[in-house]
Amino acid sequence: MENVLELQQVSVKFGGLVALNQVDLTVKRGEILAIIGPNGAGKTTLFNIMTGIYQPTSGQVLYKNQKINKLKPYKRVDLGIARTFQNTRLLKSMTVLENVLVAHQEVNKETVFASIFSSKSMQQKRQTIVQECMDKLEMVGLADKAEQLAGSLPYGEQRLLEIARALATGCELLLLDEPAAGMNQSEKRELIKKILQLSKQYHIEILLIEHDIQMIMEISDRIVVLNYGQKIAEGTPQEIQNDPQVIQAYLGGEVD
Ligand SMILES: Nc1ncnc2c1ncn2[C@@H]1O[C@H](COP(=O)(O)OP(=O)(O)OP(=O)(O)O)[C@@H](O)[C@H]1O
Repeated sequence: MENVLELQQVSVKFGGLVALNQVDLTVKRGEILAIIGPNGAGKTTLFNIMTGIYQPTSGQVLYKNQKINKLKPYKRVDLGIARTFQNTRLLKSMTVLENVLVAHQEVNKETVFASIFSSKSMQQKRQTIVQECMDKLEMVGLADKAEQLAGSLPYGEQRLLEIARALATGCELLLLDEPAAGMNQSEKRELIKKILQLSKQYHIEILLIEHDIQMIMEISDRIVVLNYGQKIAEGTPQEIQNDPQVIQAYLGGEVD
């Protein structure tokens, strides 16, 4: 299977602390890959390396076989890598649709957001952009809430809106940082459905950090386990579930 994103021997040091130690990792075409590991294992650092917030101390980051080590975060967004964060970053007093509009790849390229919407010659473009944003809302199941204020949505839907905003950047690889954090069981069910749909129906590669082991086992094609900055296991949910080292160190009795 084709590699979409590849980390080769990536190490990250913060002073004397080794946050990532020679990590090899690939995200393959069409898969949902989960990163798990205890607090401080290096999961967020891994996302920050992929999105360009940090640069590796050593090693390579490749996207579609192109070295992207030195690319700024916004350039990586242009290439098709987008992320959501652990905490929602919505504009809560704007509507659901407006939240997606400001994240849209074309709108973002305009220096003055408002200019798109005031110029008559841009009406056609505006319509296309609005339609594309509505499509993203449709993908996460929020199209019928487009005119509501983002802040009025229940928490689970706010997180889905974050995903729609990431999709509006035109991403092909979506990094989800603890997407289920703070969700109740029915919100989690809905999230699982949407993530599977994004992957299988819309063909978006998904990489996620998540502490909810049950959810990870249910949706992941593969799982990578980190501990103290090192990759200690990698495989299908079945393989990870049966890996004695992982069971003992990370999953404990949580997975039957
Ligand atoms: N900017 C930074 N400066 C110094 N140390 C950092 C920085 N970012 C992360 N670290 C350290 O690197 C290690 C890995 O942190 P990271 O946030 O990547 O772990 P994590 O697996 O995402 O943890 P959590 O599950 O708690 O979010 C930790 O020891 C952390 O304190």
